[in-house]
Amino acid sequence: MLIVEDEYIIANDLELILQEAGYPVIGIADSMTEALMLMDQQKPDIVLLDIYLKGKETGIDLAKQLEGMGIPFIYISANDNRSVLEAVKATQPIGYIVKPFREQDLLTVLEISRYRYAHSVEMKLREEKALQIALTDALSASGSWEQKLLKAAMVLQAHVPFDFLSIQHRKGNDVHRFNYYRVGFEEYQTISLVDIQQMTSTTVDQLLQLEPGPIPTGLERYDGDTFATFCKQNRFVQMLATTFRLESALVMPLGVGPVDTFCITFLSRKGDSYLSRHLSLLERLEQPIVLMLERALAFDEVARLSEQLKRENNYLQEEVKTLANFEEIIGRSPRLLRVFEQVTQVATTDTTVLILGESGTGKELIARAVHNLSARKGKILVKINCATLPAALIESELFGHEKGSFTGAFEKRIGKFELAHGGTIFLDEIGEMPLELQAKLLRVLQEKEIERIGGKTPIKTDVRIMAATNRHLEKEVAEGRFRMDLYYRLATFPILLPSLRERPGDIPLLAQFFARKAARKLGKPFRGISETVLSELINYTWPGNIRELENVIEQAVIINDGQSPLRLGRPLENNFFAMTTPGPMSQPDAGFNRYGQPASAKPRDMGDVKQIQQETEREYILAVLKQTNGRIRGTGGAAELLNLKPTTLEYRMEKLGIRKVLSMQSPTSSND
Ligand SMILES: Nc1ncnc2c1ncn2[C@@H]1O[C@H](COP(=O)(O)OP(=O)(O)OP(=O)(O)O)[C@@H](O)[C@H]1O
Repeated sequence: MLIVEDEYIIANDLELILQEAGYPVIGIADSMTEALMLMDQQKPDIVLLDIYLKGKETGIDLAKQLEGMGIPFIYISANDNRSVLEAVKATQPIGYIVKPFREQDLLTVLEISRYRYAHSVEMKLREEKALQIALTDALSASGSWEQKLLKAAMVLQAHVPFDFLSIQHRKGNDVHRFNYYRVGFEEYQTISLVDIQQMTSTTVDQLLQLEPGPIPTGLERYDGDTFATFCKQNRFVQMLATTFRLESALVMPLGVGPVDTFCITFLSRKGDSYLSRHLSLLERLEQPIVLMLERALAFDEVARLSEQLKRENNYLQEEVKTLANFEEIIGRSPRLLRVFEQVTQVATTDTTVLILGESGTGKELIARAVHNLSARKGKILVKINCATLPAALIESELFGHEKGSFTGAFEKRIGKFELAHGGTIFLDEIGEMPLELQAKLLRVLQEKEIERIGGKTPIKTDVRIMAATNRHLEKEVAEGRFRMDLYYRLATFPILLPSLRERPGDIPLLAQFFARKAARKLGKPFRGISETVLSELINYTWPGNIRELENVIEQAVIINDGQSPLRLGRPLENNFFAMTTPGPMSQPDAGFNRYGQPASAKPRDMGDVKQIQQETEREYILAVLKQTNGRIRGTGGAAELLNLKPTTLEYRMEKLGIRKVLSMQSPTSSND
């Protein structure tokens, strides 16, 4: 026991009584200074404390320190006025003995206080355990961080009171603030920056620019003058203090993992809210809270990664469906070898690549080769066709949107740029991108960050960009359809793919390659391509380039009997347009027309493309029917030649308006 009493006789009396009753006394102090000195040498279990002492500090001042040190104390004092008693109560003594006292009363109070203290310590330990469990539950609950932290704040309120709680989460350069204003017993209002902006008539930009101020290195409490200084250093807190009439603060900085920091600021309207016991409770909770936050962040990361994996997986499944035919790039012509050289040079850098070339020259194949040779090959390559997406959807497709950002945006959606994080994005048909979106793409290229539609903060992205077009981009720029600044950004490293007619030497190789591939697919033997057919292929101008060659060969394999070399389904006729406009990029927006129709018949929209497809198919089926003399079923019938089920062929014929005739002397005339 330590006795702190300035009246010598009473102090002596106390010592005698205590020693006789078996309580060892470590010393008697008559002032706060002396008491602290004695406690420095030996820590007492209990302090008996008078209110008025020698010197200017009172027993109440000493009590505040004892509370911080976790040493229980009992006041021994003459009855005093109400305000002193209020202050005494606030220090949470374990007992109070009124002077003058009888020996028996003193010992009884001492006995009861000790028992109750021991009990309360046990209770406190249990309470703290329960508090830790409740905090863990709050932080591991599902929901947003805003909801989790609010739950945690509600749990803490009973132990560390606040009128306003501000939590700052910093991860590298990203800072998020969560603000909760207590409006009722168990009622809290989440205060967003926009709310603060309205309450304080500041702009969001001004708010974002407010210096967060220095964060203390450990737990710190601010009241009176220290709170004023804290506000001066921390303009955000100052604004909160003025708006919500706050007078004291308790700040708890937490380093979580290698990059995350949390700073929890409890703020109160009362000037003396935060006591040593709040500090020591938070000190004890610090490690458990760090662990809880670490776990919550790890769960978040796992959820994010598995979501990303799910998205990548869906995307890849789609990719496999559309690109199962990709095997290798065929060709040995010097023009193509030059392209390979460029691909190797640029692949290992993060430079933006612009691939130019007529339709069907293999631009996508080259984009894939660049990606596969780059350090990003382990990550995803996301392809976007700017021509096939409706203009209204491109922005959301590329950048994503927040829930409710426009009519129909029922769910948050991640854009292709976010999906491609760490990998490559391939913007095919970039020449078709609407002008307003070009400005946004330019921003991504310059700032390396994107903004979801309806989003408030930009998101950093690490994506390599590749683009391709069959348009004359310079012409598009000159005519005001393409932004010049974007063009120069994209064209950092242009790769120009030669048209097929510029590398006729590759035609036999490609033809053999496609023939083998088609034969494998159709399960037919391949008996080679005759010299006549090869020279016909070489002499054709291939306006549709490799894609057209692939189609022509596939058709030839379909009608081939598997015994003789390939024959073409129909003669290849060079049309006027293709023959008079040779050279790369020479037909900027023309579709190919292998039927020698005038250029005005080129497809303008998907309807046209469908019609041409149907005409081709119809013509093709008619040619096969002619060959089988109208016979559909059985060995050597059209269905077998076309590798289709007879019922499927009949269905297709009906769709295409080809009437079944028993003997097809003139199949075309049957329905014309
Ligand atoms: N050198 C090559 N070797 C083998 N196949 C090729 C080669 N070049 C292109 N192809 C094939 O030709 C077809 C068309 O190629 P791709 O889609 O890459 O052309 P593109 O220039 O991107 O066409 P578009 O401009 O119409 O989008 C694909 O099936 C592709 O696999």
